[in-house]
Amino acid sequence: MTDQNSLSLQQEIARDLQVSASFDVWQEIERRVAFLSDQLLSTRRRSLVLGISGGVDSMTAGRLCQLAVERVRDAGREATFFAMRLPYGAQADEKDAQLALEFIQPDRVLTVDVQPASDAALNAVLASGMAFRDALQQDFLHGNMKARQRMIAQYAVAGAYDGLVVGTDHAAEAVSGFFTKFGDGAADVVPLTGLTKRRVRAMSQALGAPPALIHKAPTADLETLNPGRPDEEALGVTYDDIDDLLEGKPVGEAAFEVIVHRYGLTEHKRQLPTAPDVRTL
Ligand SMILES: Nc1ncnc2c1ncn2[C@@H]1O[C@H](COP(=O)(O)OP(=O)(O)OC[C@H]2O[C@@H]([n+]3cccc(C(=O)O)c3)[C@H](O)[C@@H]2O)[C@@H](O)[C@H]1O
Ligand SMILES: Nc1ncnc2c1ncn2[C@@H]1O[C@H](COP(=O)(O)OP(=O)(O)OP(=O)(O)O)[C@@H](O)[C@H]1O
Ligand SMILES: [Mg+2]
Repeated sequence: MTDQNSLSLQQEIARDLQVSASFDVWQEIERRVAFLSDQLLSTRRRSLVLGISGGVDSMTAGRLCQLAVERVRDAGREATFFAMRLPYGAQADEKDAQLALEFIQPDRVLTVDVQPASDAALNAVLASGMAFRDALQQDFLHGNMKARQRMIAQYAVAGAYDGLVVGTDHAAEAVSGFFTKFGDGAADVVPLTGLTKRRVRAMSQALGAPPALIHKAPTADLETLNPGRPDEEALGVTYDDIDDLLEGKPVGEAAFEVIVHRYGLTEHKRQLPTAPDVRTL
């Protein structure tokens, strides 16, 4: 690919994922708090629901949620933020999740262990007689089941309290489709849209989050056989490379190829389900 083609592809991806050319941390915080409070008002829903893992994305989005419900209450309307702990059994970095909650100061904390449901779902699927390729594949797909059980728990709470489920997807995950389709990818509102990972970190720093969590290595932490596996190891590129590509900065050829390849393979994850054009069937 010529340099000119690479550059225009880089610009097209940034446009598609709504990454802005400039970034003002306080303006972004204000815009996104306003977005969440406007969504509560315009949909006439009265709560926000979000899983808090101990990672920087949910810590940042969680604080934005709490600020948004407080703003709605100041305007005289009812609004509650439900922060959900959704461990799979005992979570190794539970202390980080508790630290994130201390920083967020959510109205309510609800804890649901997704292990029994995730394991029951796996065992029921195995009982059908289907077979996974090997133990690694089974563990990987069981990981996606855990993410989908989290989605089920959050939608149950949103249903019970007239809520909106908040997702933490942002441009640095969207570009590589690094989320579980209909798992953590399923949400009603996605306030971090268009942000790179370093911009999420900058926002959480401005909000006063604990530095250890801001700079913690990102992990999906879904695989039992490979607990806490760093995202960057799974992806084969660094978030700095991803962010540079999205922010229009120079990126090494190898990283550029990996990201663009993943971007193409995962287009279906950024769209609604593929449907036929029934007028031309
Ligand atoms: N071309 C196509 N058109 C339409 N649909 C297509 C498709 N190709 C696959 N599919 C469907 O998509 C499915 C694969 O997608 P999916 O089920 O999501 O599975 P997949 O993308 O294979 O795995 C999810 C990845 O996201 C990572 N993740 C998950 C959750 C959280 C985080 C995090 O950062 O915290 C990361 C996880 O570690 C894993 O690497 C296929 O089984 C198939 O049903
Ligand atoms: N153990 C968990 N408890 C509660 N929610 C979780 C848990 N694991 C994942 N989630 C939810 O799934 C989302 C996607 O996970 P992801 O790993 O991308 O974000 P994160 O953990 O907040 O940050 P990072 O990407 O830096 O690890 C989280 O933001 C959170 O809302
Ligand atoms: Mg994480």
